Amino acid sequence: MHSSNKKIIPVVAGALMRADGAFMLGSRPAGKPYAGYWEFPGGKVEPGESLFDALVREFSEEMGITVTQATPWLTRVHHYEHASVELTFFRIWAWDGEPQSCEGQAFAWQMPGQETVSPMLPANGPILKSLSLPDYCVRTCSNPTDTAATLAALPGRALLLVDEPALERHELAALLQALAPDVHASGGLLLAKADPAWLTGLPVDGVHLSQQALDTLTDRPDFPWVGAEVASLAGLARAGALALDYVCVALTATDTEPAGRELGTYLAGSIPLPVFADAGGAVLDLDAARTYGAHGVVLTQGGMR
Ligand SMILES: Nc1nc2c([nH]c(=O)n2[C@H]2C[C@H](O)[C@@H](COP(=O)(O)OP(=O)(O)OP(=O)(O)O)O2)c(=O)[nH]1
Ligand SMILES: [Mg+2]
Repeated sequence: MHSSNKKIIPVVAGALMRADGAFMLGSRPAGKPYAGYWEFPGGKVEPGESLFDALVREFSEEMGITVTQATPWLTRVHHYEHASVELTFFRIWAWDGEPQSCEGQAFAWQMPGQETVSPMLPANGPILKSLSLPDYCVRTCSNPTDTAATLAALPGRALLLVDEPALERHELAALLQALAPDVHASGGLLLAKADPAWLTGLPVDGVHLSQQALDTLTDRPDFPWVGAEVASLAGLARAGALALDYVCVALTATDTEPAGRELGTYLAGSIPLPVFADAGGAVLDLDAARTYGAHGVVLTQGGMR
């Protein structure tokens, strides 16, 4: 297929994140490969330039704005006919100035999961899907029969991960059925840690794989959303190879090292899929986790497991 020594061109791209959840796409100007396709604004990293500096330069050149706050998010390699690129996507939380079209390109604010422009650059499908993943993964592990309390404690739109190994299957099925209407009404996602074959037919959006399931599966289970528990770099690589939608990375904090720093070690190598940082019962706030490259954080209901 592709020879491994083919030159890979580093590229940065950024999603401007508006307070109402909208993000911006731009159309590629005439004269470039894939002209007219929609992309996240950005471009090639220049020799000697840091990824962040390249992002700031590209947004200044293409849109006339100054990026003031951005966090690294996902990295993917894609092989086009014209080039092989390593794309590092940032999310941009703050900027100075009003976006303007400096290269004659069109721009559009889009809502995650409800994009209206097309066609999209071929490498970007999974990235767009990742943008619609909530900020919080809420893991249930206490008093699972109290569904009202479970739902009341959700921080707005969330991925609710039902992780209840002590329940009998009929109890778990009843719990999922009770939770589904409200989770879906809030725009959230309902996933369960369970056998994928057994889950089929229940009102869930997907399955969350245990480390053991991740190690033994050879194909991605057939659900809209599939995530996994990961506690090693090998697990992270497997999740990427199975094209999962997210991972929860278990972190440990010590007296001298915050959990976030351990996360930074995981993510220092580029990773293609969104990470929820799971510091157990310890607190790792969303902003700190994002600084280290996480997508979001795991909140454990009922405290420590
Ligand atoms: N900017 C951007 N590029 C992307 C995205 N997805 C994706 O596959 N790419 C690819 C397309 C191109 O092969 C490459 C970006 O190169 P580019 O041609 O836009 O680079 P540039 O803005 O520096 O333009 P130029 O100065 O070289 O003309 O990355 C994306 O979302 N944004
Ligand atoms: Mg560009």
